[in-house]
Amino acid sequence: MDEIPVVLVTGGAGYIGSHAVLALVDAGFPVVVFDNLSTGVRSAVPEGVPLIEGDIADTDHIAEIIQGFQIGAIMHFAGSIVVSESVEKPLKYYRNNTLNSLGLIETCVRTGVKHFIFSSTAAVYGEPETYPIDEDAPKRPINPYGSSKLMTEQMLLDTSAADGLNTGILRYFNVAGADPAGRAGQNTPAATHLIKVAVQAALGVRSGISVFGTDYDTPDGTCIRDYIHVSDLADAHVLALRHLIGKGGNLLVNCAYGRGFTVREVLTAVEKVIGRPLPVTDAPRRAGDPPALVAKADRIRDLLGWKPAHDSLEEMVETALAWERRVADEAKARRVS
Ligand SMILES: NC(=O)c1ccc[n+]([C@@H]2O[C@H](COP(=O)([O-])OP(=O)(O)OC[C@H]3O[C@@H](n4cnc5c(N)ncnc54)[C@H](O)[C@@H]3O)[C@@H](O)[C@H]2O)c1
Ligand SMILES: O=c1ccn([C@@H]2O[C@H](COP(=O)(O)OP(=O)(O)O[C@H]3O[C@H](CO)[C@@H](O)[C@H](O)[C@H]3O)[C@@H](O)[C@H]2O)c(=O)[nH]1
Repeated sequence: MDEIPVVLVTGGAGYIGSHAVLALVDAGFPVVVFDNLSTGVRSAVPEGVPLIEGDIADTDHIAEIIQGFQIGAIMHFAGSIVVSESVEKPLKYYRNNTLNSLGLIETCVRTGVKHFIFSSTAAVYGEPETYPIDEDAPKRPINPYGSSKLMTEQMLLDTSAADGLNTGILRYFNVAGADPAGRAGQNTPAATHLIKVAVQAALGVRSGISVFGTDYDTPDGTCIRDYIHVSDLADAHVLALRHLIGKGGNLLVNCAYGRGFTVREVLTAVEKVIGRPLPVTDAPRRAGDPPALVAKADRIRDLLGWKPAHDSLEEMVETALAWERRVADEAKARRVS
């Protein structure tokens, strides 16, 4: 590889961004993190990696950092991520995910950044008519979160064509688990993700877990998702960056394993790992939830040579549980001292 750019990771103090930072550092890339710590935490950024606190809306600040650190590539994780909240507060999502991304992309073009990798989502597909969902399936988001991300995808593709910005659009399906070496995990206390909530319920951090919707047209009536381990996803980012450096152009891939689990199957897997039943309550459907999202996940393997190393539901649950135990133990130790 002839070029080793300095990588600016927006949202690098958050869940997926912090795992990508570890993967980049492990792969030998110099990294700078930019984060407003709205949901991310300082402790998620490894020692030796500069963390600059700021908001991506502040494009002058971003330009200063790009020039000061001679940034050659951006991985853009910063954003608002809760589907149901996007239904209640759509403009928050259009501002943070669309408008702020526009400013960031514009700043990259202005300052000559060459490579841009964007955290997109399966939510751009809405309620697909055919499964598994390939990258060319119709994009008809059913919630503002998905729409806010789809608009950013389009801005990137158009900018890539007009200005030569090498662009990687990574559509993540449901991200779960934690770094198997225990260096990072999902830190947001109010996180809404199924596996995170389930392991918190298993540890008594939450009083229980609700199953949102039991009358979907699926084998057991609950929603189906294609869960991907966060460390495999982080590795995909390094491969995507190498691809852009080597080949240029665009890259648009689903990030998933290509197989789905219902909510009940996930909860059964958690119960198996902890060896006892979870306090589960059936509840009404949650706004904005599509019944099933399962990817066709060949393109990422074909184009990037991506080989998942953590693709069992059990490992996702075990690593999430190990991380949650550690967070709970640390909180207990702080209360005692
Ligand atoms: N978690 C998933 O299952 C999932 C699936 C698909 C896509 N994504 C996308 O991946 C990205 C990362 O998600 P995550 O799960 O790590 O969420 P997260 O909330 O843990 O991380 C987001 C990070 O961005 C920061 N941030 C938010 N707005 C900012 C702003 N205006 N300026 C600076 N920093 C800001 C937050 O402080 C946080 O550290 C998001 O763009 C999300 O839409 C996540
Ligand atoms: O306490 C809970 C939490 C979730 N669910 C259900 O579990 C499934 C998965 O939900 P969740 O883990 O919250 O993820 P999603 O709403 O599918 O969204 C995630 O996955 C999307 C991609 O598929 C990303 O775009 C989003 O950012 C990310 O939050 C859904 O059917 C939920 O209704 C429950 O039943 N109970």
